[in-house]
Amino acid sequence: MNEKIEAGFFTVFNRQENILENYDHYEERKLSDMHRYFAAEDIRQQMALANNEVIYRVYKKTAPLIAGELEQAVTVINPGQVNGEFFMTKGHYHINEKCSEVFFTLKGEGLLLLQKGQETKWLEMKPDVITYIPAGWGHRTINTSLSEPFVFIAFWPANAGHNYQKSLDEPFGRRVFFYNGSYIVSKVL
Ligand SMILES: O=P(O)(O)OC[C@H]1O[C@H](O)[C@H](O)[C@@H](O)[C@@H]1O
Ligand SMILES: [Fe+2]
Repeated sequence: MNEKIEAGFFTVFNRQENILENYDHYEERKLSDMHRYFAAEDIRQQMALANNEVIYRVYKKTAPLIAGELEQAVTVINPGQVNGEFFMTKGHYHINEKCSEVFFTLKGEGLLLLQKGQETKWLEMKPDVITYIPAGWGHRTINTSLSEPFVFIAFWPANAGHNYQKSLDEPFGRRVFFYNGSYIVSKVL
């Protein structure tokens, strides 16, 4: 698929089912797929062996992976915690560091964590809030609700590429835990 898209099209967010209708690529991440991502790696492992819950699902509408095209995906992060640390995405950097990304929050509440070098920033996300991820920044989303799924749609350049290794080698400087009925963004020492 190296030809640009020639025909206009539309997708639909189905808010009953929390899916992107017309998606053509699906990914899910269970506890067993999240090796080394949570602070309590031992507890994650136990939970993966016990019930191996789905942490998040991604419904993507793909595009040819060339400059000028855009991809989009609805991400649904389930509520839950690993030893008090809220369920979250793996997080990634773009292989093409010139590529930025936009998230539009559809349902629930969460945080967008941004990382560049030693610098960590975060933004609250809730319905109708649109967050912008500047080029060059690693990004991870976290569901801070105790009971509701956190759902957002992302749009990014099709030539961005996902670099997961970098988010393991240069991990996010903050982690988000349940604290006092809400959340706390705690520094990773
Ligand atoms: O790729 P992850 O860090 O696991 O995050 C899950 C997904 O979140 C958003 O929808 C991103 O834009 C997708 O590109 C990403 O795949
Ligand atoms: Fe991205």
